[in-house]
Amino acid sequence: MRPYVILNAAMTLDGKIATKTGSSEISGLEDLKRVHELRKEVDGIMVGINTVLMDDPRLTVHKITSEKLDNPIRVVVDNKARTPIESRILNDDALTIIAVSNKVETDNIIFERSKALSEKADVFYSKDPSVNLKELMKYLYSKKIKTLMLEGGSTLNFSMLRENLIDEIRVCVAPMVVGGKYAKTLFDGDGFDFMKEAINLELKNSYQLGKDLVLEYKVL
Ligand SMILES: NC(=O)c1ccc[n+]([C@@H]2O[C@H](COP(=O)([O-])OP(=O)(O)OC[C@H]3O[C@@H](n4cnc5c(N)ncnc54)[C@H](O)[C@@H]3O)[C@@H](O)[C@H]2O)c1
Ligand SMILES: Nc1nc(=O)c(N)c(NC[C@H](O)[C@H](O)[C@H](O)COP(=O)(O)O)[nH]1
Repeated sequence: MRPYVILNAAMTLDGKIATKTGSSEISGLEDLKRVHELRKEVDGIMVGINTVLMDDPRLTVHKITSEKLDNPIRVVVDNKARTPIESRILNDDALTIIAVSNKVETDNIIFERSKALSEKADVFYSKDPSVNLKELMKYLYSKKIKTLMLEGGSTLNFSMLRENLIDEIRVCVAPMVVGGKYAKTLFDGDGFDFMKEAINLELKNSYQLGKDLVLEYKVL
């Protein structure tokens, strides 16, 4: 058993979720409120380590009225235990799970960092050199995470998609264009070679929210 996974992101019309420098304020105020309503509904919220390093996110419900109890469990996919100990994701507002890879077994620095993180978070040790996402999903389900919001970035989004672990995609398309071949897109990673390998989606809903357009897809 695994959580029901909803990928939520904001992108520019040209599919970028950040510029080449990592700047990523894309959603309008109305969309941010929608995101926080969703954070309030789900049991868990997951990001990749680069998102933590770039944005220092809290991943809590803070743009709408809420209580501490509304905060989902935060999950970071972090092979080498690089989550900074002072990062906001480790604050007392919610529980945090850091998923590290089996590199902790062979690298003393990574081992020491994971030990330090275990004082502030629940550390999940994967059996593989890059966190095994299927295994992690099973673990999260065992921690009572029945619904999980995936909040990026591009690399983790693609890995989750490739492993068939995403059930829904909700994307805010902002009326902006930034370009740049080094700017992160909604899904990066290695990508597929042929169109016939594409993951197919079904558009379930679409609406305008302030300046933005929200598209909601079911993954087929
Ligand atoms: N606009 C948005 O909605 C939005 C949302 C989130 C992040 N972002 C932006 O995305 C950028 C970060 O994206 P990114 O692609 O560099 O990093 P990411 O956040 O996807 O983190 C990727 C890292 O996670 C680790 N990882 C461990 N196991 C993995 C696995 N099995 N599969 C994949 N990754 C694994 C690896 O170290 C990998 O490099 C930031 O600039 C951030 O601002 C934008
Ligand atoms: N929906 C959405 N619109 C955006 O314009 C944007 N940049 C993100 N980015 C998601 C990412 O996970 C961010 O790091 C957190 O949104 C940081 O903010 P918090 O302190 O967690 O609220 N998400």
